[in-house]
Amino acid sequence: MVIQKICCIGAGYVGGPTCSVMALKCPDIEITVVDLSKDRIAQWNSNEKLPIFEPGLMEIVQQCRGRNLFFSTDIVSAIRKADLIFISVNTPTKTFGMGKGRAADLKYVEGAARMIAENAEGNKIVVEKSTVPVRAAESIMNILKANNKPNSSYQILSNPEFLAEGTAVQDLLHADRVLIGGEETAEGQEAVRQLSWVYEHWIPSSKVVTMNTWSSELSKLAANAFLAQRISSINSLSAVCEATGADVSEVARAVGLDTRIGPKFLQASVGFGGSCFQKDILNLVYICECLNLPHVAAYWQQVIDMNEYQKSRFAEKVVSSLFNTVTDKRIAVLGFAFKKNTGDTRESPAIYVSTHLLAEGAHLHIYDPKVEPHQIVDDLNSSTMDPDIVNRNVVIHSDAYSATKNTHALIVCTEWDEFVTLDYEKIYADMMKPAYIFDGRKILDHDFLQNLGFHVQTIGKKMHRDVARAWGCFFLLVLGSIPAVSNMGVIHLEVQQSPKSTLTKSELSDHILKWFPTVSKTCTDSHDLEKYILADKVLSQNVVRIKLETEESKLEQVQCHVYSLDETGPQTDFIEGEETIPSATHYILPCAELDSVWDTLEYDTGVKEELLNFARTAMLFAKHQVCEDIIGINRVVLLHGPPGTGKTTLCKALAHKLAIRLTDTFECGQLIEINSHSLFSKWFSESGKLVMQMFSKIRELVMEPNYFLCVLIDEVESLAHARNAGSTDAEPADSMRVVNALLTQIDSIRRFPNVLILTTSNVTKAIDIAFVDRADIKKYIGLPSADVLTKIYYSCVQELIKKKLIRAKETTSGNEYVLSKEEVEYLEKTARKSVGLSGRNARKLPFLGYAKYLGSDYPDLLQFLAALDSAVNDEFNDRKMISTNDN
Ligand SMILES: NC(=O)c1ccc[n+]([C@@H]2O[C@H](COP(=O)([O-])OP(=O)(O)OC[C@H]3O[C@@H](n4cnc5c(N)ncnc54)[C@H](O)[C@@H]3O)[C@@H](O)[C@H]2O)c1
Ligand SMILES: O=c1ccn([C@@H]2O[C@H](COP(=O)(O)OP(=O)(O)O[C@H]3O[C@H](CO)[C@@H](O)[C@H](O)[C@H]3O)[C@@H](O)[C@H]2O)c(=O)[nH]1
Repeated sequence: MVIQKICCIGAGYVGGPTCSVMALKCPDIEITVVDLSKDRIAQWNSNEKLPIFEPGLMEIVQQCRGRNLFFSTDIVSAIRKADLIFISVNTPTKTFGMGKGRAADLKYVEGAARMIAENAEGNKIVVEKSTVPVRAAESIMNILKANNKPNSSYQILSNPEFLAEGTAVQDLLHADRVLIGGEETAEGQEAVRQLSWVYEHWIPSSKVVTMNTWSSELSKLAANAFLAQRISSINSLSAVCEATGADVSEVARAVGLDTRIGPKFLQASVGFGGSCFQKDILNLVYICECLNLPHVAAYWQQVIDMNEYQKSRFAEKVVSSLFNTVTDKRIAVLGFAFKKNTGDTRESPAIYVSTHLLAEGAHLHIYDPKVEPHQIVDDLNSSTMDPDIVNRNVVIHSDAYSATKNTHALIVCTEWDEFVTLDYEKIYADMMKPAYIFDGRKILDHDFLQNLGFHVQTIGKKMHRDVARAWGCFFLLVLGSIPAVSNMGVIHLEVQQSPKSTLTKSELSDHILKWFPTVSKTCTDSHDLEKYILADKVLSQNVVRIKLETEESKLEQVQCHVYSLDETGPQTDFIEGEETIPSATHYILPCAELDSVWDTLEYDTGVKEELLNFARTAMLFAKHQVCEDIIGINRVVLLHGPPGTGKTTLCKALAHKLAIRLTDTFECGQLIEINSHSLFSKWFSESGKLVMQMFSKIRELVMEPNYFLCVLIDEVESLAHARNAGSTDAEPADSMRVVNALLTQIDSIRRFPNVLILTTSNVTKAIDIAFVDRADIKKYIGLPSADVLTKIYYSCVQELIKKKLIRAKETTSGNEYVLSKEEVEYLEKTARKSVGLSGRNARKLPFLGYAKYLGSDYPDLLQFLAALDSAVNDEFNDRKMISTNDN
């Protein structure tokens, strides 16, 4: 038999293009494509628009249609006259019954088989083109045989299709291989030869691969599983890249250069979509489960699970980047098809992302060059299950510019070429600020977009990576190569606004957030930063300085804290008792007095950061009104340890720092430093009352919710004296009254969300246990280690060089003098020798050494280090003398 007439049942994405190319290449064969859907067939017969969009397809259809290519709804006569019948109907995942959600639904295949059985006469070759489970051919044969007419016979072949949408014509013209599976009987092999002959009209015979039917069926599922597995593999690594600073495109390139692996299908994305991958893998999983192969089933299931994870990760990234809420925000979705060059939306990740955002209350503005508006609406309706939401919150646009206008964010869901060449300058100008882009396909020029001012997020690449590296370096310079700075996390820009500035804080912050990404690429030290500030007209007029800090965290973002310094200085508060008593020192924060203190405090790694994080988290919980009966938090800190270790200074600096970091939440900060000693009246019984009076003043301040208040109780032991310790210099009853008053007052103000109570003590044991219990953090601040002493001396050296009191060689980096190896060793030796001194002592010794051992003329650094070393020796000798005399 020579095949002269072919019928294809199913005029969809496979049947249409396959038969069109076959008709083009086999002019000697008449091909009729049939379908139950009248509309579809009408569209295939139209000259305006085919039912599917495929580049190059219209030209082929127009060339062959009416010649040897026909589209018809007359299924019966097409079956009757055909020598060979393709079954190319849909095989979706079952939505009910056994295998629901996983098994392939073969009802359309069965329907087609029954039509053939009812209508065919003579010898027919029936070809499974649809993707089917292994041994589906057997079921088709059973149907055909059960309904066999006396004069008819069949051969069943498996001929799975490997075309991908968007490139279907090219894939069909230049297929990597054509797979034909048939029975090993003589008739079966003859049928295989017949079909091979058809393909060999344009496919080299070496690429027409034949095998047994079951292998052919399984190979189709296997090919899709392998392809999807590669995407899930690279997508899984994209998450690792985002968390580490690696770039998934670089990783994919490196991996793909291995010829054993190859470069294709390693493009990380928002997740794979399309009508095949998920359905075919689920089908494979189901088959494995039915064959009692649970390990194999679990292995392939993971490919799907990873894809779900990738889609949800991306959608959540959008929400978290937009300050954790998209409610009532306008978001443009560019691209709705599951990939470019197709209008198909089946399993498109855009549906998932859009549904997620709609559930969060976003308003979506969607544009896709090829997807019909009604299709988008249908997809969202069936996904959200609430047409009201779609009616109210979705607008479909006919171009990208109108879709993005006035939106807060733009999401690229499909990699359409036209999205790469859009005028992003115009788009940026028309969007709300700050404007966000989420590139789910990694097709855009991210540096360019950042330069325009966009906040950019993408897959598998941590944005601002260069920034973090550069500023890690900046910190090493400023802090003398001591602290380890993570290159992940939040970048804090602390911006001191000039008193002359006329901008609002948010105007200045917006400007800096646009300016910073560009500058951060080239600027590597503090010296440079000043240059950049001066070079920017707005900043040079409105900013005194910008300080930059990184903080380890999972998120990476730039936060801008604009503040002005209070220059009026602290004031003393008085309370009236038997006499007028100076009860507290009152600072408005941030203030000039405390401005540089935080940086000069040196502790072992993590102490300052831990306190800052504690305080910030405590304020965050308070702001969100976390119930304190469920999560116990008092916002009380106790720093204890030997005198001279900087506990009080640390508390003040912390209050100042918090006031800067909390500028978004509070208008300004205040620090009340309670003078504990003065509250101890010589009429001791008065003390309880004084405490009450003091706190009633504090309560007035706390009532102003826009102000953040730190209450510092220094040497708290003098107030919170252990009730059971007994007092030698006062009546125990009085002592108890003071403690009770203090505890009651602390309890009454700590409930306010804008208050933080900082306390210090040199003698922890003497503090009332009820007070110690109230402190959330009880931090021991001990004498400095050799490392910390090195940092202290290092900062002294830098200060004296800067103020031209000691001479150093010219080698500088930024504003810092870089010590030679010999100088560092000397400094470290002196620091080791100084262990046992407090920070306060250590900071005095450079002065004492200078005064005692150096003349007035400009000594060099080594001379100074020798003087410092001698001063350390003197200090220990003096201490020995004192303790000897004491004895
Ligand atoms: N879409 C792809 O890229 C692709 C690629 C390779 C393989 N496949 C596989 O090919 C098969 C078809 O996929 P598709 O994307 O072309 O599906 P599709 O839904 O686009 O087309 C299937 C067509 O079959 C028609 N149909 C169903 N039952 C019929 C019947 N009894 N008689 C006549 N017409 C009937 C439907 O009306 C529909 O038009 C599926 O098994 C699929 O897994 C698809
Ligand atoms: O590196 C890549 C490659 C693809 N995708 C995505 O994967 C999905 C599927 O893409 P593709 O395979 O190109 O399109 P399909 O039309 O679904 O084609 C697949 O499914 C068909 C149906 O079985 C098979 O015939 C094809 O061989 C097989 O590639 C799309 O969402 C793509 O965006 C990626 O995310 N990264």
